Amino acid sequence: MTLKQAFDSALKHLEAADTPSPRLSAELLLMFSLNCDRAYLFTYPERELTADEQARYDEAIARRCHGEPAQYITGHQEFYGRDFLVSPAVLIPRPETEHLIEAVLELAPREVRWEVLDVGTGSGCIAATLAKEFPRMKVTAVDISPEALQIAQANAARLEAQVEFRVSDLLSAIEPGRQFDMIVSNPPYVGECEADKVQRQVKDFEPHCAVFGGERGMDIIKRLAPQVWEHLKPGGWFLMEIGYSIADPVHEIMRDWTNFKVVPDLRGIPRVVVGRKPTS
Ligand SMILES: C[S@@+](CC[C@H](N)C(=O)[O-])C[C@H]1O[C@@H](n2cnc3c(N)ncnc32)[C@H](O)[C@@H]1O
Repeated sequence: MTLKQAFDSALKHLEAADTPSPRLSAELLLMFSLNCDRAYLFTYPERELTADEQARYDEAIARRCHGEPAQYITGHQEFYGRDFLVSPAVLIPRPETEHLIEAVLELAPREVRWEVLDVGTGSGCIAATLAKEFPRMKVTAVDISPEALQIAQANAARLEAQVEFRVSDLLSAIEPGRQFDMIVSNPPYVGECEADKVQRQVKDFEPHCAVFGGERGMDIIKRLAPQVWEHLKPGGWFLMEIGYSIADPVHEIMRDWTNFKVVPDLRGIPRVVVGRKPTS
């Protein structure tokens, strides 16, 4: 079969299985199966697949037709222009989370020597990106999942990003009295009550504890906010990704913070909250 024929046949299977963005999946998985880039696919549409490539592509397409995210099949996802390894132990980094990085870039000069903590680091995408973008930051990252931290550690090593990782239930493994200049988090914030609106590939394949934050999505955030307050220096910053349905309750629990603002994403949906611990 030629590349073009293999692509067309995969596309038909993906469409029949009602896979979201079938064209994109067919293309991405073909690149993965051939270990090539997109330009190659367009340059050599008449080239024949080897038996191994065909078998790899068929298996990848079958998994995708069963709803498995393409990123778990390829093992990779790009975040803020860098390649991250992913596995079913971690949430797949989302483009929305890049707004959090942009918000940090807006408030901190590149040469800051801040001590920064990333809570719920998952793949390590936020922690490693900050360590790369701000070479003098001292970044610590925690997650409750040891399996996620293995992936985060591998990502930091591949990117040569200096990050200290710890297994921790929220900030419980942070020394009492230790205070940071900035704490960032993309916590699990989807409500169980919204589960029917969540895509099947998220519900069935991504870690439940990375996505859901209790009945209304606020369980982790309610525990997180006071711990962040305790471990921030006076004048320190807290930046957290949120979903549109929790902007009001989050505002309510952050009423003692100064410089509070909500940063919308490109669709105008509340995406990141920023708050500052008062200086006195
Ligand atoms: C929404 S994911 C974010 C992952 C990554 N930071 C990102 O932005 O792609 C939430 C992460 O929080 C972690 N988590 C959930 N409950 C936690 C807890 N109690 N303490 C620490 N981490 C927790 C999950 O394991 C998951 O990696």
